[in-house]
Amino acid sequence: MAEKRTRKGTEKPVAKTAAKPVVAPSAKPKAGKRAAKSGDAVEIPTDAQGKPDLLAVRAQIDGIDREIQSLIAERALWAHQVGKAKGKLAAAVDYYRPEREAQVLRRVIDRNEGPLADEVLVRLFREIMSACLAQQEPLKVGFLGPEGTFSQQAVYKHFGHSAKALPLTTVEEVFDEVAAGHADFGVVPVENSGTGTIQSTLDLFLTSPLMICGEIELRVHQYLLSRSGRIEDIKRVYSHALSLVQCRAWLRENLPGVEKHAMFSNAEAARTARNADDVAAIAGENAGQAYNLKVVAGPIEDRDDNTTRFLVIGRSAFPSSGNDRTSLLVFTVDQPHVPGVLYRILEPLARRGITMNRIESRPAHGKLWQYAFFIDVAGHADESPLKDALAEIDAFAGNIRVLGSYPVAVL
Ligand SMILES: O=C(O)C(=O)C[C@]1(C(=O)O)C=C[C@@H](O)C=C1
Repeated sequence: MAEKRTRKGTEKPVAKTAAKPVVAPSAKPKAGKRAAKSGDAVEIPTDAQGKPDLLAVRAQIDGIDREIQSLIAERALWAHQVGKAKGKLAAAVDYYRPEREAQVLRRVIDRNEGPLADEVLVRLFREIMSACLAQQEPLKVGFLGPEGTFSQQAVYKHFGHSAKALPLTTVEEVFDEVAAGHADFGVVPVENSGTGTIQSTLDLFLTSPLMICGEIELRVHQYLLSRSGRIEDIKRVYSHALSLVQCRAWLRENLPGVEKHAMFSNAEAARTARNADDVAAIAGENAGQAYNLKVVAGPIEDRDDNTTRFLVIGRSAFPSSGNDRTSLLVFTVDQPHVPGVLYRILEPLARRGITMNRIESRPAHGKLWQYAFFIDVAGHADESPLKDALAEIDAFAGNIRVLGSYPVAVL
């Protein structure tokens, strides 16, 4: 794959993207003539009126597209080589490297000089990596279904559209399918910027052996959706309990006397709303498209920074990406009456200047009035200073579990 690439469309043809690349790149990727970076002076061809000449400008775009396509094909070949370098592994999941993906995306942001926003470039590069990885075999990722949930959006945001998203009925089932090996990873909601922690998700970690391998932040826009699209038809509103809470003020003001019903998921609510004109659902726009509903109003979330954080759960731990977070589960059931037990757990972290992002206490299953603490801290459990702090806490508490160290969400 050593064709010369230039910006003009007149030179040698470039290689087609191979569906199943088997040929190794013959040399290092060529440093061809690169497209102009923002800031470079570019001569824009103009017509008689001084406007950019449409055909000439499109010819430039055609040349750049050829160059991009050739580079993507070349990248896919190199990614295939990386796969080979990892040796014969059992399954697609073994080729996945979240820490490397985070590093690639952070570099994309560092290099970005516009005009496209960081979010846009990160989305494009995630899709490229997703397609490169799927050359081995697509990852299977379980989520709270059905089709059209925010969890599904989170799956595609993090793993790209080459992953196979598996809709499941409950968050518990997502844990079960990953533990059983039917899904490579699962994506589960854990907290919302306005409504706080989703405790039912946290509690599943008390008994599950699964690890946390990543986090995803998703801006959540809620829409009122119905079959007729007319607000005056609506007698009942269905949604996930948390989505109803996120739109409480809007509902109070705009649909005061209307019944509200909580469902397993907001896509499930949208699926139900397609059967009657007097039922509306609160869900994402995707759910509206999936179930052929009209938008009555939206976005209708009360807070305009409404964001949900999801966790990626899997069966193994991953190395440091250089900017990581670690989730810990500390049981204090063996010494609940020692004074300052929580202080003694947190002090080794504070002394080393380790930032704590979150702490939640939950009833420890099976022990009345005893608690488990979920603690999120900065850093990776295999690296100092967190590694040393954990050793010290372990010596005292003796019942600390690293749920996972994972890259801090990249946009
Ligand atoms: O660098 C690797 O380990 C790769 O497999 C390549 C690559 C990529 O396309 O950049 C693909 C999948 C991995 O999850 C991480 C990165």
